[in-house]
Amino acid sequence: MTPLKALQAQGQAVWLDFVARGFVEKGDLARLVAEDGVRGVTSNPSIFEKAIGGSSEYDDAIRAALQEGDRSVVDLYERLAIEDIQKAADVLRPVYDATGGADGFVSLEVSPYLALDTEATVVEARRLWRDVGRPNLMVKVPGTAPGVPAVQTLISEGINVNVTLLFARRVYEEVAEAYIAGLEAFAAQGGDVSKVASVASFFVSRIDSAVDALIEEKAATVNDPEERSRLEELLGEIAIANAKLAYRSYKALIAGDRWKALAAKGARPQRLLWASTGTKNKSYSDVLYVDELIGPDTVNTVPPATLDAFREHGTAASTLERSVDEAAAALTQLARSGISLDEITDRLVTEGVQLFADAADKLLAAVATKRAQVLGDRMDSQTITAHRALAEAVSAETETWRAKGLIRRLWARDAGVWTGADEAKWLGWLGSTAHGWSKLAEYQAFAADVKASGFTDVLLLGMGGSSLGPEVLAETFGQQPGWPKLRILDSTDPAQVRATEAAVTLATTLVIVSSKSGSTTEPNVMLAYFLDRLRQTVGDAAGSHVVAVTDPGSSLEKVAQRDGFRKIFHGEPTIGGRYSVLSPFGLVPAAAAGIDLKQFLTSADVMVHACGPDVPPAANPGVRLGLVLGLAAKAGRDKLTMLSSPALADFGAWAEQLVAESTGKNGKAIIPVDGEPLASPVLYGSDRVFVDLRLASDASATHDAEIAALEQAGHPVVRIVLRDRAGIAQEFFRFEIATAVAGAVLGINPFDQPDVEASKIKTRELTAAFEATGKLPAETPVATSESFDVFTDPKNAEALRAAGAGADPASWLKAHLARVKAGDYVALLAYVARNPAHIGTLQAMRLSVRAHRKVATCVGFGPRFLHSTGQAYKGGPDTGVVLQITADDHPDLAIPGQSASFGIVKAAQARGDFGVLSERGRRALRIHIKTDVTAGLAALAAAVDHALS
Ligand SMILES: O=C(CO)[C@@H](O)[C@H](O)[C@H](O)[C@H](O)COP(=O)(O)O
Ligand SMILES: O=C[C@H](O)COP(=O)(O)O
Repeated sequence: MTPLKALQAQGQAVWLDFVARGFVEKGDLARLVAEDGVRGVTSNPSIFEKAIGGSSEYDDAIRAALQEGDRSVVDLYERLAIEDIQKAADVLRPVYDATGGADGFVSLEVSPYLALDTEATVVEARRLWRDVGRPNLMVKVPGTAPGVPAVQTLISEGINVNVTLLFARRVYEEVAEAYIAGLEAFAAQGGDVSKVASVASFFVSRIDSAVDALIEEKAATVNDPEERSRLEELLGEIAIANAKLAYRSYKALIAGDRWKALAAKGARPQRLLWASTGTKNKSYSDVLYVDELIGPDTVNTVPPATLDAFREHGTAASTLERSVDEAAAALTQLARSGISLDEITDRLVTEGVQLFADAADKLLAAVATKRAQVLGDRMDSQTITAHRALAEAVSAETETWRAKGLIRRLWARDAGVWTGADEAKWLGWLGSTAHGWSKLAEYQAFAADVKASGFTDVLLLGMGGSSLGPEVLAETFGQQPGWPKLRILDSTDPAQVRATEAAVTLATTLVIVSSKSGSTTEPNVMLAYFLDRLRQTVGDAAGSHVVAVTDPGSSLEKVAQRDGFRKIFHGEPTIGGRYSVLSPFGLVPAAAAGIDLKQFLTSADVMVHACGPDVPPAANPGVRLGLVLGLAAKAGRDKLTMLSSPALADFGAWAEQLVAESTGKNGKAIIPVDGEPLASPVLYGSDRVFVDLRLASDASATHDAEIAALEQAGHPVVRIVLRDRAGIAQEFFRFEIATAVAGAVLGINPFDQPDVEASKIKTRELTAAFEATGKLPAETPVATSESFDVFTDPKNAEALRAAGAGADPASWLKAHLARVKAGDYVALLAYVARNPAHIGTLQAMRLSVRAHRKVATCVGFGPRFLHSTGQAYKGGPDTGVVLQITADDHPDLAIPGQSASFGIVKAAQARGDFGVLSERGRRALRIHIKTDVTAGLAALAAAVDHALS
């Protein structure tokens, strides 16, 4: 009889502590079962990490799984693991059947991330039990304090459990008690207890590794040779002694009346299973933890090398109940020497959980990488180049995020990831695509209705998050053949409102008014205007031309109900406006414009899965981007410069609002710089970080060379390449995760916007004054000319006068722009119509500033930027030099039902915002154009140019 077979005769089952696909598929496991009498298999996260992460054996299976449809990384892993476990269980099924269910088990462990969560462990164990669907499965649950009650619950439901990570006898006894209590409950419900099996996995070699180290440490400090040798005699003894005493406890337990009552009903004892039985100390026998632990009704799960060694030179003698008194004496001796086994075993549990979590991190990162390889260009690519200091900071923070499980905590909506304020209430966007899928049929029906009704135009009225997401969709996808054209209005500029009206055919226009709160001034006044115009055009049918997207119960919803709008779509109150593009705020206009939502959501989900809670930071593109942006900003590179392919050019406007409004507060910010054309490195200061967003078909060697020049100059660059336009959906999610992560790095709450509120209050005060007096409060320019009036607050005026500002506007401009220094940014904030001519002039102005001052430049159109970058200009660091540009609106435009006109509202918004900038002590100057706006803007550009030279 071989030593392995002889073990069986001693009443001990040998299980194999190993599994791998090829090993099972090629019949190696079956051979060990047949030839060596192996009667079970155990797996754990480290074993799967080696099998899946360390080989290409699973690549075909990953490819096949992804061909059926994309899925999360953990789903992908579980599918592989479950297949392996099922196959191994099938190999062992004859043993299970032949032993009447006494042996032939295969173990699969619940996620180590859940080791400290009873409820989550129970839920996952139930799911694994169901998904594996084999009676000879044992679900592995750790014997942590929260794990023990989970064991009891699972046993009470008739689920086989392998309780793992047991080191202390005290904990083993608690586990045994939980097993008995679980069986009693199962029996009380009429369950057949003979069908339930359990093992208690008692870890061995790790105890010696830990204890021996302490003994040696202590022995080195002991002078008395006798005492030293007493200590050294304990080397390599304690793990086995501890296991022998555990077995003694087992024997006592099954001799008790409580167990006997269960045994009478056919219950099977919970066998002790020796785990961690591969020898770690090379000076010990390689079969030490097999030879010494042989006894009836036990299991030893051995790694393949130990199995081979025991087959070759093991001794199958009954050892477990030998020298038990000596074992107890050894433990007493250890305690006397001042080494606490309790402390060691407690530490080993904590370390054991961490080791398995580390292995799971490695495993999931490997699966994520394989998934990305299989997806190829279906997933937008991202490559990051960073100079050494930033790269080192990123890799250190990546490890912190991994070790603290921060991405899992982010997805678990744990406000502690940020400031511990109300962040948990604002994370609904994590579930946007799932919600989108659940509503797909409704969106498709809406789209069909829009198409069938013959609408030629869809006009979306909204601000900030509610308008910029749809704008990216309109610009990126363009008009879909046979579908209405989607246009966005996010302005109170009279000329812009008029131009928008002129661009659509009102009689066949569907208006979508989008406002989460329903109380934002701009969408409400725009709605008042267009509803009135629709009434004039289509009479009583006006309401049927309007759709509202708003959070439940908002004032807009009430208006929509009162005025008989065509449809009301509800937003999700736990999603802030700037994170809302994948929610109805993006999906409803996308549907109306004929954008393929299935394709869009499928694409978005590619990134949702890539950035999931199960994808460790190093393999998680959203986390990586967020860490780079957050750490770069912390190190002074806080100007996020967005470069994009022409086809994706509008994305920056959306990213800008997300990043600026989320991070720009408490004196910190990532300042987005959108729309600045790429230049040579000499024009950039050391405060830049670049994100280059490309459509693959827009590849350009010149552009690549320019980007490479930036990298060579030491600027961090993130290159993102999209296979096609639908990839933009992925970018929305990548940037949302990245912004949330960057917010955590900066230590701010990325979901509030305190300074936007401040300017809203000031604006309200001004419009209230208008309502009361019929005009806005008078103001006195600090300088004036035929073309311009210049305004500023007393503090800025004093500083600028001291710097040479005099009677003419040009001197003010000169003094103001002379204040710009390295690391600053210049923001040109124009409350004028956003049209190609004005955009062109402002671009020229910013380029002139950049050429002369070599600083970052931002351009914003009021009031649109107030719902976007405006937060960072007011709440961020004092590095902004603001040039506000206003103009008289000729002709103005009345708002139906209100005494204030569009021009007045816009003027109040500009002045309200300036007031807050002043209060915050910002360097700000306002130039008011008194002539024709377009000509005045061009003249201002010339004056700026002159002031700079
Ligand atoms: O817990 C079981 C079986 O129940 C085992 O799979 C157990 O996890 C392994 O034996 C140990 O993790 C191996 O530990 P070690 O040899 O690396 O110290
Ligand atoms: O980003 C959001 C804007 O501030 C508009 O908010 P709203 O959707 O509540 O109108």
